[in-house]
Amino acid sequence: MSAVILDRIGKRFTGTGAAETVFDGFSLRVEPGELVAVVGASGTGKTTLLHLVAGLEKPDTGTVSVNSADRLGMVFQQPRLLDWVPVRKNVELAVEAAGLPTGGVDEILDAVGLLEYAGKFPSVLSGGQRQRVAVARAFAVQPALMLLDEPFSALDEITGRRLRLLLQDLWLQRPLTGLLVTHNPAEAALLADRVVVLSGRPAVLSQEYTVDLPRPRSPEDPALFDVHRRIVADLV
Ligand SMILES: Nc1ncnc2c1ncn2[C@@H]1O[C@H](COP(=O)(O)OP(=O)(O)OP(=O)(O)O)[C@@H](O)[C@H]1O
Repeated sequence: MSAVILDRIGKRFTGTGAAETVFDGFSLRVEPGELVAVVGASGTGKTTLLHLVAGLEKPDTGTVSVNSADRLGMVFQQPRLLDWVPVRKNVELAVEAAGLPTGGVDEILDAVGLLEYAGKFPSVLSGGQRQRVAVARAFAVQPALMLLDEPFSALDEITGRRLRLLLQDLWLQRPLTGLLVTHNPAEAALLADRVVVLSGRPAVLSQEYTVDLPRPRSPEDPALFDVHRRIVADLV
């Protein structure tokens, strides 16, 4: 049984301008334990796809089936922390909302290198540290499915690189099923088991790459660069 099944979905937005048919008969499956990266030009429907999986949007036609949809971990481009509560409490609140005991929160804060900041307010943290809290919060709810929407694209290159490697480490220690939306072909190649390329309007799955390289992976691995290069060629 697949962890996520999008089966011939249609999705049309009737907003301010002309109606937008973002999906028309679009299908995608994510298998248990698989991390699928979704890349594609701006406006192709990547975030809409994540919203459909998260249940934040409903398809007009077709079906979205998510195994254990009740336990989602989500990381967005912005950390979306509660600025008026300390770091540890930010994570604890999410854990409590998921109905879990908060005993493991310090362990995950330690894993993201922020245990010493547990009692501090998010406002004293750097952008990269705040995003680490967001990553810790997402893992702390022990999600059945992790949804990542451009999680590192608001960070500078070096901080983004560190966080990608951190995510890879966390994923190795706590294997999950996930969908990663990214503009960054190198990030997709580094982190994903499979990269799907969306293009066109309505969006179609125009290419698909299986990244069959052992982990931990290094951003310097020439084999990864080869995948990266092929994805870039699809996007330009
Ligand atoms: N709630 C909405 N109401 C109206 N139109 C929407 C809505 N959400 C998305 N759209 C439209 O659907 C299309 C796909 O948007 P979406 O955000 O999914 O694309 P994307 O691939 O994630 O883009 P980007 O890479 O720029 O974030 C866009 O044309 C957008 O304007």
